[in-house]
Amino acid sequence: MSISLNDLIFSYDQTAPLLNIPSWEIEQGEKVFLKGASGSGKSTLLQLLAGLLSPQSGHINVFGTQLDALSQRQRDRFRAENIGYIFQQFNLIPYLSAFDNVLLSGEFGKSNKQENQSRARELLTQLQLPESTWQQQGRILSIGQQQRVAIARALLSSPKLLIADEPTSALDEDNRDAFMRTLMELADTQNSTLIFVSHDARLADYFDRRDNLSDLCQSQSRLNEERHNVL
Ligand SMILES: Nc1ncnc2c1ncn2[C@@H]1O[C@H](COP(=O)(O)OP(=O)(O)OP(=O)(O)O)[C@@H](O)[C@H]1O
Repeated sequence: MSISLNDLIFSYDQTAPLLNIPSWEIEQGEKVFLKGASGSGKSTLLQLLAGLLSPQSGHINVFGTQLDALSQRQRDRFRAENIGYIFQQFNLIPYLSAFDNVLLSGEFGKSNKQENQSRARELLTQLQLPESTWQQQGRILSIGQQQRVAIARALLSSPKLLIADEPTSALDEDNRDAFMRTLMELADTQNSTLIFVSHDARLADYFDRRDNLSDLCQSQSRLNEERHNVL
C-alpha cells in the first residue's frame, strides 16, 4: 500500500469539518484522477497528503510513515525525500533561472549537487525545454516553459509520490496533451504513484482510477444519523 487515510477529519476553523474521510487507499504506482466540486477541499486534501497541513484527527500513512505523528520539520524532510508537488501556478522563483528552479527541489533531498545537475539536464532535455532558455529567469519564461520547469522540479528527486494540483489549467490544448503524455511517461518510468486534481474531465481518460471527493467524504447528514442511532 502506498497511501492510506483513516478517519481523517480536517477543518480550517471550528465549524463543521471540510474533510471527513473514513478510509482512502492507494496502491504504489497507481494513477488517480481526483475530481470534486469547486471548494469541496481537493487542494486541501493534497496538502494534507504532502504534509503541508495536519489533520485535527485521524491518520495519514504515506509509504509506511505516519505523517500525522511527525513534527512540521520531519514532515518537510519527508516531503523533500518522497514527494514531488506540481502546483496550479507552478510556483517558480521569478528571479532564479529555469535550471536553478529545477535544482531547488534537490536541496533537501538525498542526492548530491552533481547528481542533481545531471538529472536536471536529463529531465529538461526529455521535456524538450530548449537549452537556450535554461539560464533565463523564471519570470520571463512562457507558460508552457514554466510548466515544463515545474514538472522537472517535481521529478528531480525521483519521488515515489507525485501530486499535481490542476497543473494544466493555464495550458492550451496542444500543450495540455503534451504535458499529460510526458507526465504519464515519467511517472511510469519511476513507478511513481500519481494523484492528479483537475476540473478538466477530458483528462480523466489518462488515468486507471477516478475518485470523486464527495464519495470519499462521509456526509454531515449521515454523521448526524449515526450519532442519533448511538444516542
Ligand atoms: N488557508 C485557508 N484558510 C481558510 N480556509 C481555506 C484555506 N484554504 C482553503 N480554504 C477554504 O476551504 C475550502 C476548500 O478549498 P480547496 O482549495 O481545498 O477546494 P478545491 O476543491 O481545491 O477548490 P477548487 O476546485 O475551486 O480549486 C474553500 O471553502 C476555501 O475557501
